[in-house]
Amino acid sequence: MSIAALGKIVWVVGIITWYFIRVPFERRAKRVQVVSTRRSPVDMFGLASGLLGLAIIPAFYVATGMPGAADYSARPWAIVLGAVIFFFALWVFRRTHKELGRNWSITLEIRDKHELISGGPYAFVRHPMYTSFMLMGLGQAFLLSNWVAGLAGLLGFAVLFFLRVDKEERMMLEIFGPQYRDYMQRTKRIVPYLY
Ligand SMILES: C[S@@+](CC[C@H](N)C(=O)[O-])C[C@H]1O[C@@H](n2cnc3c(N)ncnc32)[C@H](O)[C@@H]1O
Repeated sequence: MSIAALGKIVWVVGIITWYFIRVPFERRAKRVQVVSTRRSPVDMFGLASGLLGLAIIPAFYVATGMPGAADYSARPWAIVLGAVIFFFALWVFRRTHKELGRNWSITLEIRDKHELISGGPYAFVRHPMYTSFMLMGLGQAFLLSNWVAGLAGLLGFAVLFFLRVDKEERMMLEIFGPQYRDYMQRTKRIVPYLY
């Protein structure tokens, strides 16, 4: 088996794992009432960009090998590094879901009896789930030795994140007021101590 094929297999295993982590929380979210929503066409566009870059474009590449013209030769160290980053991202992703629990939504929504979570991964950064998406995108860039499919994840993450983060923080400030303001003062957004 070639090194490039190994990278594709690791990515497929990772994305299937991602799906099985997410499904139970989506089911549970359907049972908790939404009391306020900021769902908008812009946010849906951001979500679609994330899905396209982190799932659809790489899946298309793995299935068809296209665009082959953007391939470059795979390096064993890159596959190992990509696998470590991707599976660390999945661990963070799972931790954030467990910590958010019934407060989780796929978009900008406030649930019935919504609580502000500031423990577990939320003690380090305000948006650890987005940190996990960024790390997945980074892992994908090392695992898939193709300029388009490899970099699509980071691009999709960036569109989702920058279209959403200000609106999400404004919504949390409106709902939780000084509690969220204090939380903002002690945490960074997605990279501990940096940003
Ligand atoms: C897709 S989740 C992402 C949560 C967070 N931005 C992150 O990256 O971990 C988005 C929803 O989570 C909720 N949320 C975000 N931060 C939260 C927090 N610290 N505590 C409770 N709910 C939060 C909001 O209702 C938002 O609509």
